Amino acid sequence: MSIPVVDFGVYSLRKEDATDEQLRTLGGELKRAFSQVGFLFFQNSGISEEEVERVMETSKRFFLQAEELKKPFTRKSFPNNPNHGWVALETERLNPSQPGDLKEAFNTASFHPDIKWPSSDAVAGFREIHTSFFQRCKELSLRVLRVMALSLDLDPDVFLHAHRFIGTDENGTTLRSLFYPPVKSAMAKEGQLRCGEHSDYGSITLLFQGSEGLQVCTRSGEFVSVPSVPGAVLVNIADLMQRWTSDQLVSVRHRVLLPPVGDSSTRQSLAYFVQPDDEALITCCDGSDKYPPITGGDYLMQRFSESYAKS
Ligand SMILES: O=C(O)CCC(=O)C(=O)O
Ligand SMILES: [Fe+2]
Repeated sequence: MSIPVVDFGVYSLRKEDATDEQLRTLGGELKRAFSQVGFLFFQNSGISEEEVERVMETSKRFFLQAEELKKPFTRKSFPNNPNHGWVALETERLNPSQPGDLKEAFNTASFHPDIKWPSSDAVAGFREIHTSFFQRCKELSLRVLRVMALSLDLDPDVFLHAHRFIGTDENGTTLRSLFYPPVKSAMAKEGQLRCGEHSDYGSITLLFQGSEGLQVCTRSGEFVSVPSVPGAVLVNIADLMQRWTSDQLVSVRHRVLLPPVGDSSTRQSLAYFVQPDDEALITCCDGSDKYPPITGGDYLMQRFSESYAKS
């Protein structure tokens, strides 16, 4: 199995709009990939490698600081949006049956005026760079959601209507900058990974990777390594979208293993987790009752409580 590479050029962020015919063709490719593999690469999305590098560089400067300088930004310190902020090493377990993940993360989840942003000279531009990248990813996601609806012969706005509040505290969409520090394999606990095996929670995820390391589960249950395709964005279906489409589109498990013994490199990635609005009621789009309706907010809360549970 390999991850399909799809040219998004006709509907790139550099373009105003695309013709119905172009969107139908693009939709066919999306549907094939998302119903069979659950993942695809988009080339020519309109988000450049330079934009991605700028975010990674600024975040890396944040992560490389002393712990005391990062602590004031810890996730859960901001009452208006408890998901916003810094996640320390081994805090989160994406596979709840295994030890905490060997990664650090910074979640950009809120733009509320009460949020305190890293602003020292060492991380100059952090807020602006993360904010503008969040907006770029929002624009791209909305285009992808539109093509997805068309590809399923639905009202082209059906998913968009449930993603009206991205970028406000009424919607859980999050830009997560991930930093995987060097690992001394001898010190890792049994079963510990850089990012435990999991599937994502929301509608879709955009993923920009600085290097290889991600593995995706195939239909036959084996994990295969995902190549790094320069300039491309990896997009995958998440669990709530699978449920929404009555399993027509599939949300697939993935993970990041520890580096090989003796490899002391770091790894970075940027994940943009698209979530429906907290109040949006998600019902199976084929009119079936395969899954009971649930709001975007309730579903997300349920999943967070599993990832952060102590075992
Ligand atoms: O770092 C990566 O490449 C993947 C991270 C991931 O899957 C996640 O955070 O959900
Ligand atoms: Fe993931």
